[in-house]
Amino acid sequence: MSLPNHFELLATDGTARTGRLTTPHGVVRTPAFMPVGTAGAMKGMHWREVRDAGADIVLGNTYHLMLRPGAERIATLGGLQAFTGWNGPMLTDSGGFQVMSLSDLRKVNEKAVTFRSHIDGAKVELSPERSIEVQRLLGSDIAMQMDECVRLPAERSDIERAMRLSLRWAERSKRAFETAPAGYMLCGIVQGGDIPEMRRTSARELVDIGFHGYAIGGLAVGEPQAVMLAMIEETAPLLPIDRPRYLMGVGTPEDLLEAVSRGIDMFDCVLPTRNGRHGMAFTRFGQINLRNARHADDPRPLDEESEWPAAHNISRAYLHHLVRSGETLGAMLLSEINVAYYQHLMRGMREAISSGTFEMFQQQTRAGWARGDI
Ligand SMILES: CNc1nc2cc3nc[nH]c(=O)c3cc2[nH]1
Repeated sequence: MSLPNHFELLATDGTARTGRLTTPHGVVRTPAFMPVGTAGAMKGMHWREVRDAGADIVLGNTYHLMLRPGAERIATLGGLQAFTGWNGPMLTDSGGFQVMSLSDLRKVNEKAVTFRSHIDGAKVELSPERSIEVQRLLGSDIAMQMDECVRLPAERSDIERAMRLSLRWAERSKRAFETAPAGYMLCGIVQGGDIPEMRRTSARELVDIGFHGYAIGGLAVGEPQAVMLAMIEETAPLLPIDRPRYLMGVGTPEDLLEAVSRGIDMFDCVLPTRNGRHGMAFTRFGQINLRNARHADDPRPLDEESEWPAAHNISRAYLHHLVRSGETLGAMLLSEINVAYYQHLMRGMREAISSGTFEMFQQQTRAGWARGDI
């Protein structure tokens, strides 16, 4: 049974697309990058800065929020937007991926994933039904089906097992989601590892089940970029052209440019904030490591032409000093600079696709990265 479509495709340029996704908490301009607010906060940033940087939507992690402060508590406090103060759209993942990467003593069977909380060791069972219930309690605008993501490289048998389990969990997630109010969305997740025929099977059966949008999962899990891009090329054409496509956990600015050119609309990644906390800046000239001694006496800002204040009115010398001194302000400034760079890159792509100049935009952007920092 097909679900209502809240996505409007505005323009295409080759296989790149730009559109608008309407959610209960606002409109998301695509291609869109979702900064990751793991436990209901954007590490090192105020929501005001996230919004000013241009982000329409942020991601929250079901795994973290259900363990602390708890889904029922957030629901009682009015849901994620009221609880956190971020008043825009939020996407939550199902929790399954974090269970596999963060908890121990975890077990996967047909019914659910069971694990011990990394916070207090409590035993927790996360089924597709409970994952959907948690995401509904959080009030997220876009929920994800419960799936099983296999890290690569992996045995064919393991990839197939996880892909077929994820399809059965897709059915159960959709049934559990049926009571959600109009406007709230559920995405299916394509699995299939690095095996084209598994990707095709997963995509086709997922579309038969029918979702508001489709995520491509099981990537950015250790495979080379070429394999990731090949799997996108295998999968994206099998997804409905008029519904959003979300590549989970991706990625670097280079990944974003390549994936948008292959038809991806939405992304999430911890890199802008995580690398910012480690002294790395994303710029038009590529990544700059502010720990490097070469910045100690450099009075120049990171990028005179950036519209983001901290990128054009703070010296590299000062950023270097803050990073070397372990000052919290260093992590804060680089986090906002990086989130703003990612958002400006997405805006540039949206504008280029709308004006039919995406190919030139790609070339100019790559040339800036290749030029490097001088
Ligand atoms: C950082 N890389 C990455 N983050 C991911 C999150 C995911 N969630 C659910 N399902 C996935 O397949 C999945 C894959 C992912 N890869």
